[in-house]
Amino acid sequence: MLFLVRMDVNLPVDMPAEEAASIKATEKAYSQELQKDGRWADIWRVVGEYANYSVFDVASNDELHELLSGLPLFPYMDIDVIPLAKHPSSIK
Ligand SMILES: O=C(O)CC1=CCC(=O)O1
Repeated sequence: MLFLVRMDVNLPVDMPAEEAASIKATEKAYSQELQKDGRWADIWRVVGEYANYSVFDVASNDELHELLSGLPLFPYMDIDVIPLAKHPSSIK
């Protein structure tokens, strides 16, 4: 099952820089593990925003929820999920 996910990150302005850097490094490692195993199929930065569009390829809604809620930045994110279905005009 494919899902388009938008993540907007809102770190508190008073979060110490070292704490923010640590969470971002943990987030990067978590994301790259999921990219390697194919479940985080794509990630793109939204130009000019601390936000990304990602595509997840997972078995169920529950699996997606588990992955998203495990994100180190999850407490600081607004997340929108769009389930994707094959377009009838797609040639892929
Ligand atoms: O920087 C972001 O958009 C948040 C994020 C998700 C995965 C990652 O490495 O950073």
